[in-house]
Amino acid sequence: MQSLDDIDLEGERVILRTDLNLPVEEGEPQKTVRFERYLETIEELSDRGAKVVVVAHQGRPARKDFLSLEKHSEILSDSLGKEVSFVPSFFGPELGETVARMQEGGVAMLENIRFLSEELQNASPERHANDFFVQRISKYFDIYVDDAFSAAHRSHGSMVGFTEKLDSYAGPIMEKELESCSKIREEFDSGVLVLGGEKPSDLTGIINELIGSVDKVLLGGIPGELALIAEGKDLGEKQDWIEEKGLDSKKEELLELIEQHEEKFLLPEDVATDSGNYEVGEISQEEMTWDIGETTAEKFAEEIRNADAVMMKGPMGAFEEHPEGTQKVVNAIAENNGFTVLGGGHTSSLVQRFDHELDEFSHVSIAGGAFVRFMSGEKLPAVEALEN
Ligand SMILES: Nc1ncnc2c1ncn2[C@@H]1O[C@H](COP(=O)(O)OP(=O)(O)OP(=O)(O)O)[C@@H](O)[C@H]1O
Ligand SMILES: O=C(O)[C@H](O)COP(=O)(O)O
Repeated sequence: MQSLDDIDLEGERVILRTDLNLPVEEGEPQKTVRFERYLETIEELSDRGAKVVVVAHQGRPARKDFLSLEKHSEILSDSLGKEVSFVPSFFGPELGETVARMQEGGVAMLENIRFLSEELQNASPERHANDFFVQRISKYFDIYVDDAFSAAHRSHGSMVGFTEKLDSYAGPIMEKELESCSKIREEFDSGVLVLGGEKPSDLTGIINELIGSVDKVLLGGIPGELALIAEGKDLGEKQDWIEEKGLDSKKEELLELIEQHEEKFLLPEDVATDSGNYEVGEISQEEMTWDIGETTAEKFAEEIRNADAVMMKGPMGAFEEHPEGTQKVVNAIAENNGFTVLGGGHTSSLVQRFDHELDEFSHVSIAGGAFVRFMSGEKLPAVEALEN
């Protein structure tokens, strides 16, 4: 894998794939740890005299956070203290003209790359190299830099296609995450795994991989709710919500894992809804669960404080409106002086949200899906594309 440390970037026209997919609250992208890290990459490339066009995605089609990157470019411009040209179209003359006009150190940002349907096909680098978009815009650039470790599990056009067309390099975040996550894979062989968030189907791989070595698996967030549903507990409205969103695809596999390793799993005993705290089994049909309850949060925190190592992926609840359970768990991890790891775009944003510092944790990965796949021993297509 080629490193940017080995080349002179002065005057080079760089297409930089970032993962500026940010949590969005009330329509506003949030300046999280992920944003701060990409700011460093963009600043570095710009300071080294490159002409940088930033490529990123935001959300997925049909989701609330599937938005234009125009606001991201404004936030980026404010943070860099210099103009960032926003290029809204993929196929007009604007991108070529913008690159041609750029001075050394100039920065531009392209519209949400997932607005292009061809981007979202999971296809080989060879196939994506033939995408109309990849073919057309490769000619404006000298090099491709992939710094989007957190999207490296997607074999999408902008993640793998350019590696076939341009001299390609791993960016600093890609390099650092690969190094740190490799070390974590070797070192994390006991302690507590804390899993939450909104994508239970991402998690059975990491449970399978680590269940033999960890002492406990604490399930919160939607994985915790899905586990309760799988065990036949009544979660009222939330059950339909989870099914409608198709979040229950790994329900049986999760149940099997829990039954096989019953002594290791801790599931929520109580939950929080808009109206208060309820024991599982006592939630009224009209209510939606949004967080683990107080007793559960206290039990999870106790396990975490006593563990020699902790890895957390995914918040314990919809923390944007209901932060209590997640905050208690993150505070307990920060208090633990052992080996502690947070993984996930939303999860890493909790460090700032709950007034912690990054150095209170051994490693904070800004990757979610890529992080768990890497920990599960899966190959990441974008990493392979950079290696070949
Ligand atoms: N019980 C719950 N009900 C509804 N939403 C939930 C619940 N628990 C967590 N969430 C939502 O999950 C989202 C975060 O989960 P997600 O899996 O995306 O985070 P992550 O693990 O940090 O990974 P990513 O890198 O994808 O952000 C938040 O927006 C939060 O509101
Ligand atoms: O936040 C993430 O995990 C990455 O941006 C990947 O997003 P995706 O799961 O929508 O592909």
